[in-house]
Amino acid sequence: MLRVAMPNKGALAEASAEVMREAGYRGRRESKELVVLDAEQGVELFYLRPRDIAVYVGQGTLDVGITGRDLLLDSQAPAVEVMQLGYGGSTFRYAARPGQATSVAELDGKRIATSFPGLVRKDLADKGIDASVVRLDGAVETAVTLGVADVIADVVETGTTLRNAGLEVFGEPILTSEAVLIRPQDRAGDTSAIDVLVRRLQGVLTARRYVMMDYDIKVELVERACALTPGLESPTVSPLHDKGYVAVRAMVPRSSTNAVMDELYEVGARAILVTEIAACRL
Ligand SMILES: Nc1ncnc2c1ncn2[C@@H]1O[C@H](COP(=O)(O)OP(=O)(O)OP(=O)(O)O)[C@@H](O)[C@H]1O
Ligand SMILES: O=P(O)(O)OC[C@H]1O[C@H](OP(=O)(O)OP(=O)(O)O)[C@H](O)[C@@H]1O
Ligand SMILES: [Mg+2]
Repeated sequence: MLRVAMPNKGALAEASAEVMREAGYRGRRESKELVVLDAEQGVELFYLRPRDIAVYVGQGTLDVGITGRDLLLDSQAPAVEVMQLGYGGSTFRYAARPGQATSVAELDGKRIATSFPGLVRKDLADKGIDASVVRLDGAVETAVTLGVADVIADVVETGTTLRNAGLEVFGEPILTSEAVLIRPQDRAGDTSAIDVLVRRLQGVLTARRYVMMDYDIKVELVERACALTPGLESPTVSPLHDKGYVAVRAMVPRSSTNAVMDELYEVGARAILVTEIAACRL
């Protein structure tokens, strides 16, 4: 039985439940459920605080887990990333009142409020800066207003919270984060169950990232058209009843769907159809 740690609440919870559901696993029916057994798929899902997930996985109590890269690094638990999951994106940054600090080098002697003391202490040590870290549970932006800190280090997604607190980022991002699948650093034994989970999750991400494109084109133009739709390995080219034409089928990145259709049309392709990929295994 593969034991999986899932975020029980917070910014990553819903998207993580969805990616696992799309990968064919059972989820919880209501948010108070702590453990869900999916015996058919051979997994047991444990719903835990995202901040604690790296601790459980690092100890090897659970086989894999979904958490944020920032939370994984902050925990300093002996766990490592297996794959990036493409959602829950954020940066981790220093911020202060405008004009109060323009570079990280100016942080010597300052008080820095954060919910990620592990990350911040490491960054300061790496840069040889001697500052004091004030650990808070959340809403750290307000610490500057209330005079508890001079600077904050926090998760920034849209920047709205910072703006509302009258703060501005400075310096380079400490980290770029997203949701990741993690496993214990020193993993021994059979990994086949993790490999299946990873392949399923990769299938979900690919199905989200790509669409299927079909079109008809004159035989003499097929090479030019295929250059626009190379697919993952190679496009499928099938004969049509009219010998002068072929049908082409290839996966195309979702983000370039319309641009590729425009270019194909210019080259001479017609009956260009786009369909969703419900699931795939590469
Ligand atoms: N807008 C966002 N706000 C907070 N965390 C975000 C955001 N976008 C992505 N994340 C990521 O979500 C994780 C934070 O998870 P967490 O459960 O702490 O969420 P939360 O919304 O801060 O919940 P809570 O504050 O109730 O504990 C981090 O990995 C962080 O990078
Ligand atoms: O850049 P934004 O889109 O505004 O998002 C970032 C904010 O969201 C998070 O706070 P959260 O809502 O989790 O509250 P918390 O500070 O209590 O954790 C994070 O700590 C920032 O404050
Ligand atoms: Mg939070």
